[in-house]
Amino acid sequence: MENWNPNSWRQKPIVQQPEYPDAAKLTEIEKQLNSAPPLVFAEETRSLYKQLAAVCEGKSFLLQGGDCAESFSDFNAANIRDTFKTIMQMAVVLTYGGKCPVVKIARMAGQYAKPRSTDYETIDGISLPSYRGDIVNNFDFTPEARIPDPQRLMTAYHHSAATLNLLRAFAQGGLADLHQVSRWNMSFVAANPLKEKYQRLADRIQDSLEFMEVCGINSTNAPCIKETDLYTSHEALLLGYEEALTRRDHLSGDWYDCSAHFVWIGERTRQLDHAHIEFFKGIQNPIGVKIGPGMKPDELIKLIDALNPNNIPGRLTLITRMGADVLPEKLPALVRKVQEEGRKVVWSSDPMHGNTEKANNGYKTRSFNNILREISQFFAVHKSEGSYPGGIHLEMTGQHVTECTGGAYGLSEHDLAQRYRTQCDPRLNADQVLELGFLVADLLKDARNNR
Ligand SMILES: O=C[C@H](O)[C@H](O)COP(=O)(O)O
Ligand SMILES: C=C(OP(=O)(O)O)C(=O)O
Repeated sequence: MENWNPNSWRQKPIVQQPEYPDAAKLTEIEKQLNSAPPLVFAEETRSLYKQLAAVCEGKSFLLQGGDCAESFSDFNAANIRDTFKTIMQMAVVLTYGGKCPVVKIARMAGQYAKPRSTDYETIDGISLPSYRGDIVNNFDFTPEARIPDPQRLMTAYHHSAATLNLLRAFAQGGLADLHQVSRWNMSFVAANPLKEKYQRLADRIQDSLEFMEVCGINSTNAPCIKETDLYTSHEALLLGYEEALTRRDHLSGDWYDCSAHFVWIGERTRQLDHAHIEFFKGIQNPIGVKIGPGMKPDELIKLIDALNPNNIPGRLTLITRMGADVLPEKLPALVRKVQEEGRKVVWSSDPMHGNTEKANNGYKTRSFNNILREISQFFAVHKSEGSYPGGIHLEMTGQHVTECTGGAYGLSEHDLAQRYRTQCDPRLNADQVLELGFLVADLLKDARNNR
């Protein structure tokens, strides 16, 4: 792309960036990151691109999920394993129930930066700069903790590298083996009312594998039985970090942001003439952009044309996050316009960010019912507009947290205090993800039958 380079975004207006008191240290750390190895390889990114092109054509379904904000303190193998298993469990329910291949992208190995609604947080009359994710500052509510520290960019890079290393090992080294499906249940999920439904599904998969084995199809001649592709993603919010990890691929000559396979632009930073759009124009990764209820059809076409001028399927995923009450009113006009103009995009539903509410006891929460309602309405709108509901984007964890209300266990506002661990937004726990998986599989099956 002419006149583009990894730092051309620096000439544009930008929002949601930390103000580092030590600018020299920031420059030094960005330099170090620029000479550190890339986290992902361009060829892997191109494979994801092709898989997303298949989603765009209605042949697969996208499951993107993981932490709202990864944290340095929760960085350990058990957490990574449990979120991995939860993603795999939902993917297998969707694949089997929805009769559809599932493209899996984790919100992991780099999801450390958070945009905020306000620059300051006030508790008991004391105002301090907002927490902006562990890559920027510390969650503790003290003036020192909230000072942006460039060293955290380097820590986030190393944590991302180690997380990715383990995810790759899990995906390729046996944990994703379909023979293990029944073992993906976490011990607490074993008490889930849906446990038996999941076990029946696992048994049917086991029977199918045995039948295939008899027919000569096994994990040696069909490696997809024992391994999977799991890609990584995060909101590319801190452009200094993203620029430092952007590299020219020696095979194609193209620029790739090698901090993750897939990166997205948040709802708060997608202004057409701003820095984030400029940066994303030049990288060849598959990319996403969040679409809130304020988006207008003409503006959406301009956004699509800025980010995917050649209209290539798989390049651009529109992640709608409108809120269950608003979506039926706002989404149809956007989908209609995109269809009329012939733009090729993946439509994905983020049912989390438009459904955040404050519980009476002060906790930031989301209700399972509203999350499910937004997804159901997303499917309904695409059905009536004749377009394909390509995926879902969830804030979720494999940990046994109590952050979202509802679900089969009927978590109430009163229960939120038990294990409320998130550093920013409320996540679905493993039980709620499994339950949602079965419900979305039915919607997906119906959507595919309709096509
Ligand atoms: O996860 C997304 C945003 O960072 C988050 O919703 C912002 O939360 P806030 O409104 O509490 O700042
Ligand atoms: C900040 C996020 O979402 P949005 O930009 O949609 O608010 C997010 O997904 O973490």
